[in-house]
Amino acid sequence: MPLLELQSIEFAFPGQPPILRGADLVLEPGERLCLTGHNGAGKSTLLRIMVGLLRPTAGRVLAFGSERAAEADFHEVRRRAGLVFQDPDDQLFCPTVAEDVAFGPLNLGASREEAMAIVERVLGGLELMHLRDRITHKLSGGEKRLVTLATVLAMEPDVLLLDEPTNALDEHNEARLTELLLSLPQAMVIVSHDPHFRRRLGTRSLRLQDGRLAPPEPGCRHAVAP
Ligand SMILES: Nc1ncnc2c1ncn2[C@@H]1O[C@H](COP(=O)(O)OP(=O)(O)OP(=O)(O)O)[C@@H](O)[C@H]1O
Repeated sequence: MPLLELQSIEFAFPGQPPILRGADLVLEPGERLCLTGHNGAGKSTLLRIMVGLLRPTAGRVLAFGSERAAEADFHEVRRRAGLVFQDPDDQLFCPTVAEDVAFGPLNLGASREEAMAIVERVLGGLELMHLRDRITHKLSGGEKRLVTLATVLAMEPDVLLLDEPTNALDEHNEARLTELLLSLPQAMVIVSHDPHFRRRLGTRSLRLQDGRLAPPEPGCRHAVAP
């Protein structure tokens, strides 16, 4: 059974021409699906629709075996599909890194002690322990990006939705992020303009163009290795 499925999704922001005009997508377990498309094509919009932060004007969203339409339907989706936003400032809102990473587990009912154990484990795994007590809004762009990923991994999601995860990362951290993502069992949807990153990670690729998703032309720079 697919983990996520979008069927004939249409979407327009109020007073604007449609961005999505019949977009279809299926994410199967174990896949790392790369999404490409020009700036403003609607890739981030599509990720937001997957987790119910935006509602399509037509079409169906299915997640984890059920159709999702009402806000209540998406609560489970947002717990099981972790979205790493393009802009870390949309995601980080606590005074310190540890509190940001602990927020999700605490919200899901973990005790303070359990949440702190998760913070240690996730920050340790990402080699970010040195940032634990730092003030989140004073981190560098790349540090914020990695902490954002930590906040999502702390929720132990079944699916990762990553919007430009290499933005602001230096070469070393991009390589570390690549290895980390390759080691994770979760299926992923990865929006990235970085062809090298897509080739390393992607098991499949779709290109968003004129509001629809289609496989890229074979051999074009948006394709990933089979
Ligand atoms: N809240 C909003 N209100 C109105 N228009 C919006 C809003 N958010 C995004 N848009 C517009 O919708 C279009 C699609 O935006 P989106 O962020 O989904 O594109 P994208 O493919 O992710 O682009 P990029 O590659 O530049 O990140 C853009 O033209 C953008 O300006």
